[in-house]
Amino acid sequence: MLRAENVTLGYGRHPVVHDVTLDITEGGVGLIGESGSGKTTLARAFLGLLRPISGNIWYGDQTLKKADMRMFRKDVQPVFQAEALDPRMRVGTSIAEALPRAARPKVRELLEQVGLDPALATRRPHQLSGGQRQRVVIARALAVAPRLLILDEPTSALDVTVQARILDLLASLDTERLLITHNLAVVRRLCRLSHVLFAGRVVESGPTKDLLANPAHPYTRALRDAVPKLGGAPPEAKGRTEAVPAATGCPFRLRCPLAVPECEQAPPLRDVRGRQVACHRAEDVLLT
Ligand SMILES: Nc1ncnc2c1ncn2[C@@H]1O[C@H](COP(=O)(O)OP(=O)(O)OP(=O)(O)O)[C@@H](O)[C@H]1O
Repeated sequence: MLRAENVTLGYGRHPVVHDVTLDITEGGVGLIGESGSGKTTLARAFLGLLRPISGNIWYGDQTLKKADMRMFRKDVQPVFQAEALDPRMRVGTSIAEALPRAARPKVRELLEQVGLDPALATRRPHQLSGGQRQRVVIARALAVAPRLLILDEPTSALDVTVQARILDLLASLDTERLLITHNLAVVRRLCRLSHVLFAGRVVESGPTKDLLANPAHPYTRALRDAVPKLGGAPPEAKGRTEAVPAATGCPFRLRCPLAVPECEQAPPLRDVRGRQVACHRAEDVLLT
């Protein structure tokens, strides 16, 4: 439905996402990476809010530049952070605003669809819990019956039990999703495929379960190992976590515990056992 093809993105003339190609396919697609890796920038391009410096975003068989944007806005909806709800507006009105006039009675139905009591429609956002607010945001996005939701950290402001219920809700919708997060548990639940971004480049892509069970890129492995285990010791710092991305060669090499002189040459994305990896040492990473 949406495809980024050799997309380079930036602000002004400064590129922050480099030559990314990826498809949004069925079963959920995750974009994983640390803060500043370019996830939101890529999501903004998929929403038509940021034009590529080079490359194209394809919507079906048209580039976004040429597409019918009214149709596009009906098909593709963002799920933003709950804090962005207008604090002065009753939540029912917020949802109704997203609906055509004749469809306004659907507000009740939408609230029910996201597991909220329709009586909450008369409340203002501050009179709801964080989880309820996030459900309102999802109801608003669903108002136009989109085919794809683009979700940027949809649960990061919520505590773990509320998070789990929102994930159940998202998993139950038959809408496709592109999900941006640094929470690996969230992509594991909601995305069949994932792409790991480091310094604006895709360093590993593949089925989420394989990628997390057995990473082929040292950065994916570092992300996975950085998840604290309940009741366990704090994660051990591997490599030099403070190092900035290398400007030449593999961008991860200054942090990488497996770096070798060959890493001064940029590794291309290549197929390694069912996934795409940009690492000269992917086979060794899989073995260790
Ligand atoms: N409006 C902007 N103007 C200039 N630079 C920006 C702007 N927005 C983001 N950037 C820069 O682009 C890079 C990628 O940012 P982006 O927000 O896409 O990262 P992210 O992976 O979504 O991070 P986070 O998880 O913290 O939201 C960062 O270096 C950031 O400083």
